[in-house]
Amino acid sequence: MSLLRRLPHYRFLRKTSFKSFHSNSTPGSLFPYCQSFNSVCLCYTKRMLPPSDLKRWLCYQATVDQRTQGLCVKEQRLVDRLYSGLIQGHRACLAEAITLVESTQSRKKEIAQVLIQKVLSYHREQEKLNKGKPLAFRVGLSGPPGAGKSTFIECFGKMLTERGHKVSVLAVDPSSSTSGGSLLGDKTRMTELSRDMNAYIRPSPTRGTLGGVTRTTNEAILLCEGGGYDIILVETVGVGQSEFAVADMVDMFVLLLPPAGGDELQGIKRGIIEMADLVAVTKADGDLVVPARRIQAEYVSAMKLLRKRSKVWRPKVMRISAKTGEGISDMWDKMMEFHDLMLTSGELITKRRKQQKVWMWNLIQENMLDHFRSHLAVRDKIPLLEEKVLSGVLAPGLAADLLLKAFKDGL
Ligand SMILES: Nc1nc2c(ncn2[C@@H]2O[C@H](COP(=O)(O)OP(=O)(O)OP(=O)(O)O)[C@@H](O)[C@H]2O)c(=O)[nH]1
Repeated sequence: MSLLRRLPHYRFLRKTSFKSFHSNSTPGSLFPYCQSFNSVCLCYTKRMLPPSDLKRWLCYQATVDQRTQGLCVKEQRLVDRLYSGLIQGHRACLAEAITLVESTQSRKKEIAQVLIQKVLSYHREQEKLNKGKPLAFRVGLSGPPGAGKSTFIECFGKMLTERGHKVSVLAVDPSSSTSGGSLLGDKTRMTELSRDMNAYIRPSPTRGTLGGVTRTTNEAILLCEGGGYDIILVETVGVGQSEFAVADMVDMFVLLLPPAGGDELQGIKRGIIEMADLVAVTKADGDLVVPARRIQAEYVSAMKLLRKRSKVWRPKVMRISAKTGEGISDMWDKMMEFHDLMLTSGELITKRRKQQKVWMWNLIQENMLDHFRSHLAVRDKIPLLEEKVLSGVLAPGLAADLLLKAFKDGL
């Protein structure tokens, strides 16, 4: 209780009586964070909130308040402006908000977190109004270079906006951090969709690690949803690690494959195929119909051997052509079928909850590594030890032990 007394809302809650609190309380895990203060009070007065959760919520709220109070007037104004612009659907505010979360400056990162927290609370409230159903459908799209991803997104996106959806396309492209250029997210690849007022295409950041890019993509998804986009397409090139990260951010993972021979598909990792909820063989038109049929048949039999990941859904393999539009509408029907089955079975909500945890641990991992590399006790030792490992004088394990010990001693 002493902790509760120190918290800002304690006195108010006290007024509403703490007496009959222990009886009839629901399990703590059912009570989601990020509720508004009013809804917490309501839960509390209806005896739906166990004391442990109330305490956790108050601690959490105090941290958020502290963070918000830590902003200067100018920063607070920026957060308020971006937040209100965002939820009113202003694209410029959405773009500015994503730029803020992409920033590598530590102060801007802090401001971005306050904004994210506000959007998250808004999001939860909206979901509650939507009877607990997610507001947007998050789809990951992956495929090797030249598979026809951008042509597909252009055609698919236009079909969706014509049907009244608001579509946002985000790109995860860590390859750009090493090559210096961006493979994905280039607006010129989807000229018509980028002119559509109900579509928002976000070019990929051109620097940063995979961890950094995935962190900002997760936050960008949230911001787009706050901005009213109900379909979020996250595009990635299926040749690296990024698609594994994307699979941890989306509701459905779609793999686009060109009707090419085995050699050309060598670069596709088996793990990626295992993650796919839907495989679409692209360019199934003209002379390519026959090879597309063959690839489809090969994947249908290969996917039968894969471990079942869902109780309600077996991955499907389809043929599509963005050029003729064939199969695109059927593909959307299949995707909606997946969405509805996953939602009614409860698997979608479970998946999203697990993803939140993965997201948190990814952030910790990334920050810990940054902290480690820049720590005074190890910073100067790293180049020397790296050189010794490279020249074979020192075993990597020993070098790692030395650095970790120096770090621990320096804490
Ligand atoms: N025949 C046919 N060609 C297509 C189709 N879709 C894409 N293409 C062609 O395939 C080539 C690659 O298409 P993109 O959409 O740029 O492929 P991508 O996967 O985005 O490629 P990257 O930007 O390299 O990742 C282009 O020359 C397209 O014209 C299709 O449905 N049918």
